[in-house]
Amino acid sequence: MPLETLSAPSLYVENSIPTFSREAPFANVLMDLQTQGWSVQDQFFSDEFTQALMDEVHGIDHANMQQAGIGRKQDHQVMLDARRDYIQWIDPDRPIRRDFLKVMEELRVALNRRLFLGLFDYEAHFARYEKGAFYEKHLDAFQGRSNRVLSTVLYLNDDWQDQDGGEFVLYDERETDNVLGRFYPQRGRLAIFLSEAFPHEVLAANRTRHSIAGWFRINNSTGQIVDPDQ
Ligand SMILES: O=C(O)CCC(=O)C(=O)O
Ligand SMILES: [Fe+2]
Repeated sequence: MPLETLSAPSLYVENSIPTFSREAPFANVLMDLQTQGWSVQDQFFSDEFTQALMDEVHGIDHANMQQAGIGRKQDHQVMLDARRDYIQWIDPDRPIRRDFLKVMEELRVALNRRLFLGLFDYEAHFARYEKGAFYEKHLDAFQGRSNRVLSTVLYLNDDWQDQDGGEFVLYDERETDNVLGRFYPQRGRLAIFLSEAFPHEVLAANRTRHSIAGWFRINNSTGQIVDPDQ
């Protein structure tokens, strides 16, 4: 019996639902990136699509996630005492994951066309923050030393209440103590920001918090140094 039939049946059929919800959030992202370098949009994707992604991450057994900062694609800036989330990198090995990567690829092409960012590829992982988990204030990339250009975080949690905490806090690129915004990880909300510019953090939540963090990258490979890939 193929392995897949042993796990929970997946109802999601590739290409079965529209992924983008409306034009407006997309236009807003382009405008915000151009003017301020960051954007947070609700309902960037259709409800059905974010629900299918939520079903997918719910289906991941904790034993099949890795503590962030260890193992494949190790992020050297990250110390374990600075973050407490569990992750699973997204490969195009299941229909919903394939569609997610496809839609982010569409976004990559559109961003390049409109903003001339020269984005080369995209990598992303599901993230699970158990109750009490956090991620201290950090940058996703250090200037000139990374190929991460644009960070994305798509939140997947239904019915998130103020008392659940777990805010994403974004800080000013120059006045790094100034808070630009605090955002609850509500399902369908997409945060997108220049990786080298904006410090940000995840406050501890009072319940499990799910998201997809991802990075559009440029290709930095030079003669000697080959960019690490997964
Ligand atoms: O989940 C979030 O709100 C942000 C996650 C993050 O900063 C990261 O994974 O680098
Ligand atoms: Fe980050």
